[in-house]
Formats: sequence, structure tokens, C-alpha cells
Amino acid sequence: MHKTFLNYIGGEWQTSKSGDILSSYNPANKTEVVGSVQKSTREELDEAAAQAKKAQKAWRKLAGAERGNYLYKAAVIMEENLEEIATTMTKEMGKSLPEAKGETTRGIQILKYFAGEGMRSDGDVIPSTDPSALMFSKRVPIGVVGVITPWNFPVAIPIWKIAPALIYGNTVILKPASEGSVTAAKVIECFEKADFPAGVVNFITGSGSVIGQGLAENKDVNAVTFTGSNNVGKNIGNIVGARGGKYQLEMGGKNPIIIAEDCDIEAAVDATLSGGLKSTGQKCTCSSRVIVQSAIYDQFKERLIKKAKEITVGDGMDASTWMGPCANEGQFNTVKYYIDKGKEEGATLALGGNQLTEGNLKNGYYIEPTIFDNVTSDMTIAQEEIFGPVLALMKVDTIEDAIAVANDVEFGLSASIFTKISIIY
Ligand SMILES: NC(=O)C1=CN([C@@H]2O[C@H](COP(=O)(O)OP(=O)(O)OC[C@H]3O[C@@H](n4cnc5c(N)ncnc54)[C@H](O)[C@@H]3O)[C@@H](O)[C@H]2O)C=CC1
Ligand SMILES: O=C(O)CCC(=O)C(=O)O
Repeated sequence: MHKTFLNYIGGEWQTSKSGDILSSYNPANKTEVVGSVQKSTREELDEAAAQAKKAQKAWRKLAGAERGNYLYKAAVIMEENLEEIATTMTKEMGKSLPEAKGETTRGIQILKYFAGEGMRSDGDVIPSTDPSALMFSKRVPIGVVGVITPWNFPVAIPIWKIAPALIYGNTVILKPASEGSVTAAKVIECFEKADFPAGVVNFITGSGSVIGQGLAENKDVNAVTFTGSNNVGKNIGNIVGARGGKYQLEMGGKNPIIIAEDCDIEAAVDATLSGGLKSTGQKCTCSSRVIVQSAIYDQFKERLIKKAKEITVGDGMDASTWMGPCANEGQFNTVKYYIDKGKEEGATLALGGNQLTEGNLKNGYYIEPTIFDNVTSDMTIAQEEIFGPVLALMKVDTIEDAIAVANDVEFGLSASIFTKISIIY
């Protein structure tokens, strides 16, 4: 029997009046419910904002070190629950258990880092031309911070938004993606056990269009931090900006990895597979455009395909799995759409491209590691974020050409290069 996780508002776990729930399914086994959360109402969000606003008055007055103690305590409790949180993550969104443990550890380290921030400098003294003046800057809290997060890093992303907000004296309301909310609820349980004052950390689940949009619109929410898709992010920025709030958006990527002709090919192949296909390619930092110099193109491609064929795809809970399923049905359909688009637009399918259905794989959203050859910059698969296990190989002659292709995209997020030479601009 699976559990339904409640909202955590004003220091209490609260049942939504809506009576509706959202169930989270295991993408490795579509019929398995990992847990459920509530489809909350706008009124409940407004209550969370009011509680966070009230709690902020006392929270901001604590010494940074004291706030840090709460963060450190939450980190220690998370450490005790690492195995359970990571297992829930793997079951809820499919990434392999070692990756899920790595992400949970990253969350714990971020909490500890920001706990220490409570004792670091929070301003500067600035020289003045007036000898009698003391000029200084000091970081002060904004107020209530709304935190809207995606499903691909259901532990690390909420924490890297919540921890800095809290340490500087803000209170927070977390609205996780539905497909990652059971994992996020388990993180919030750690914050509860760390005994944060009521209303400092709040958690509310529900649809993006009601609760996410509500956070953007609510005037008691002084700032919103978001990670997710471009369209939703831009909409949030417009709404929060129009009412004078602050916002921070981290959205998509279409990241290049340049393979220069002098590189260590084995190292470059390993990095291309890990950067492009780990987490099933569902990272905004995923390196999906592989730009290779013509002198080594065939050699690199052959090694890449050979190694990609060795990738074990399966349930992230199996120790032998290197790559898990797509995180949900929507993402699975998106990936299939882009694979079809690549074929239609004339790219050559060099590896994969199919759903995997052998044995237990038929119960999940599995797609083969996929490599397209002969991709050009004008193709959709070279321009749009796929968020799946699909690499696009692009051939160039010179490093200058490689850099031009790398820049020929509307996104700017991460980039990598494999070479032995130093490139100076
Ligand atoms: N930058 C990144 O790390 C991420 C990028 N994506 C990209 O976005 C695509 C779609 O993924 P989705 O899960 O559908 O992303 P999404 O942008 O719809 O969801 C992200 C978060 O925003 C919330 N949200 C949805 N509609 C909202 C609205 N109108 N107002 C406020 N909040 C709202 C969602 O509930 C979730 O918590 C992916 O295929 C991928 O390309 C998705 C997740 C993370
Ligand atoms: O690659 C990472 O560690 C972070 C990726 C990220 O922020 C994202 O995918 O949203």
C-alpha cells in the first residue's frame, strides 16, 4: 500500500480540501505506484504564503550561525536517510541508484556548505572619500521565496534553491514537479525532523498551472526561483517581474561537446557517453551536440558506437544498469518525436532509435542509446532540447568551424572541449 504525502504548511502536515491526489508511477514499471501527493488548491497555497511571511519576521532576526545549525541538522538527518531517499528517487524518476545516491549526497553537501555560509562575510566595507563616513554593503533577505522545481534532480535542485534562501533569512515554499514530489516530500521530512521554526520551510504539491502559477502571482511571495522548461520559465518571469518581484530562471540547454583532432579519443568517447547519456540525457547540462573534427571523425564515431552498444539499459535499481528509462510517459513520447524528426530531416541513424521491449523492459519507458550521424546545424535535433538518450554527431574541419557550430544555437548553458591545445580568445 503506497502512502499519500501531505502538504507541509506552517509546521504541520496538512490535508488538501480538494480531495484529489496525483500518483507517481515508476517509469521502470509503469503500473507500480511509488506514492501519491495531493492536488492542492490556490487557497492552500495562499495559506502557505501567509505562514511563510509570518515566520520570516523571527527567522531573519536569528544569527546566521543559528540558522546554519538548522541547515546542518537537516543535512545530518538526510545522511541518515540517504538510502531511502535515493531509492525513492530511482523508483520515482528512473535514474540509476548510484546516480541517485550521488545526487542525494550532493544535496547533503550543499546543505552543509550553506550552513557554513551563516558564519561567512555577508557584506563589504567600501572605501569612502569622506573620512568620517562608513560605507558598507550587507546582504539582507528578500522575504518569502517560492521554489518551483523539475523532476530530473528531485533532491539537488530543491536544496540548491532552498539552502541559500534560508541561510540569508528568507522563508521558503517548495512546489516540486509532480513526477518528483514523493522524493521531495522525503527531503522535507528531514527538514521537519530538524525542527525548523513553523512556517520557515513549507511544501505544497499540485499542478503547475495552479500552484506554480499561484506562486508566481502571490504578492506575499517576494521572489521565485524556477528550473524547468523555457516556456513555463518565461511565463513565470513575466508574471513575477510585472508585479515587481524578483525571479531566477534556469531553463533548457543544447550543449556542445567539441572533439578536437588532437584529443585523447578514449577519454573523449567516455565523456561523450557520460555527458550525453547519464540520467538518460535528462539534464539541462547534457552534452547532446557532439562536434567532431573531420580528421578523427570516423575513428571517433566507430569507438563511440562500439562503446554505446555496451551500455546496459534497465531498471535503475539493478546493479548492472548504466542507463535507466525516460522519467515519464510525456518525456518518452518527446524523445520518440525527436528521433522521428531526426530521421525525417535527413540525419542518419547510426545507433538505436527504438523503444526497448525485451523481457521486463516492456513495462517501462525505455529507449535505446541513440546516435545520429550527418547532423547539420539547421536540423531540429541540433537546435531543440530533447532531454533523452540521443546524441547528434556533427562533422567540422577546423576548430574555428567547431566553435561556430557550437555557438549556432539559441541556448547558452554548458559546453565542453576535448583537446590538448590551449585556446586563447
Ligand atoms: N532545465 C532543466 O533542468 C529542465 C528542463 N526541462 C525541459 O522541459 C521539458 C518539459 O518538462 P516539464 O516537466 O513539462 O517542465 P515544466 O517546465 O513544465 O515543469 C517544471 C516545473 O514547473 C511547474 N509548472 C508547470 N507549469 C507551470 C506554470 N504554468 N506556472 C508555474 N509553474 C509551472 C511544474 O509543475 C514543475 O514543477 C523537458 O522535456 C525539458 O526539455 C524539464 C525539466 C528540467
Ligand atoms: O548537471 C547538473 O549537475 C545540473 C543539471 C541541472 O541543473 C538540470 O538539469 O536542471
